[in-house]
Amino acid sequence: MSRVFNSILCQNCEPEHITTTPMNLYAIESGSEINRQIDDLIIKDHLASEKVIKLLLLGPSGSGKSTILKQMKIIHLNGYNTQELWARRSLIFKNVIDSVAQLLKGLQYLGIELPEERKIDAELIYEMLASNNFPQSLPHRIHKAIKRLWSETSVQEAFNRRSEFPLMDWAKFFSDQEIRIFDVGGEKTQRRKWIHLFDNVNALFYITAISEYDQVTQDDETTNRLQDALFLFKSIGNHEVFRDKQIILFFNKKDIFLEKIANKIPLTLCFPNYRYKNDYKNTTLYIQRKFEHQINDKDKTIYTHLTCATDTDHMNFVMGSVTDMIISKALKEAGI
Ligand SMILES: Nc1nc2c(ncn2[C@@H]2O[C@H](COP(=O)(O)OP(=O)(O)OP(=O)(O)O)[C@@H](O)[C@H]2O)c(=O)[nH]1
Ligand SMILES: [Mg+2]
Repeated sequence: MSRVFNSILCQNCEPEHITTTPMNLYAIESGSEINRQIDDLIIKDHLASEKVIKLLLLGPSGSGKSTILKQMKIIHLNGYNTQELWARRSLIFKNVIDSVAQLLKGLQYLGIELPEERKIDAELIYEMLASNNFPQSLPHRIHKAIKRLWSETSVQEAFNRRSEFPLMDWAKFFSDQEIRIFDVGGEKTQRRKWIHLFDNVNALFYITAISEYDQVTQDDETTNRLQDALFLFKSIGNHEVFRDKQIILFFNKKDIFLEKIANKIPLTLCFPNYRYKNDYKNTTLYIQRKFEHQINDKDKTIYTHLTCATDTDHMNFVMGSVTDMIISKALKEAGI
């Protein structure tokens, strides 16, 4: 829990700290009643402030939802390793210099005069920007120049009138959006509880284990598991609340799927009408089309990824690109 609070408090701390946790991630899993109550309060607060991006992980039991969440925790809650943090520093400094330069141009635009003794500081900023060389440590003289500029009343005045000229939104670079991910049990008895989580969702992740195309469900031992997943996707994916929401489909356990395909286990076990080559490319494309066809709105884009949830690096890459897309859509919707 302390991590949840820390991350939330981070929104109001110095930019330096924010940058070390550019994406805060919340995992809501079963916990004690008190934790649940606190989580509830936090959810309400932050959903209300619209800073939270709510992602929902749904899918049949055993498809890999909790594994994906676990990977997200490893990737994000443990933070970035030292090398990754250092790699981000020069980008952050570039953003700092960019915005100070924009602010100075804003002064000119507004006709606000910078005092003579500060003009040398402004020159330093423009020089650094022109050099396009941003070190991993902000040079001391630049740091001092920014501090002096920032303490000027004229600069503060321009900053307060920032809506009148282009100035990058700091929130945007440092992505102070929080991401909260909801993982729920996929067992049939658990599914009726899902609806309680549907409100205010930014994106739905539907996880299905494509490797299960030759397996049957435990409930009746006759229904094909991938068919069951397809049927569930139809009912969830067409739900009214997700009409304007992004749907991301993860075909998980691709490692096991690959093995089965290599062992010539036919896809016809799940789709008797399948008539193409029983290779990875054709089978996955066919399964993808089958899932897409379940969605009534034919204009809706379903983002599909073949995943291996147990592979941290791979999930880092996949979730990185997907969450970037979700965040930029959320920022756009928020008018940023
Ligand atoms: N080989 C392999 N195993 C995976 C993969 N993803 C998940 N698993 C394993 O599959 C099992 C079930 O994964 P979970 O993440 O618990 O599945 P879940 O969707 O949360 O299941 P419920 O909570 O019952 O709904 C675990 O043993 C995982 O380690 C994958 O991509 N490849
Ligand atoms: Mg689970």
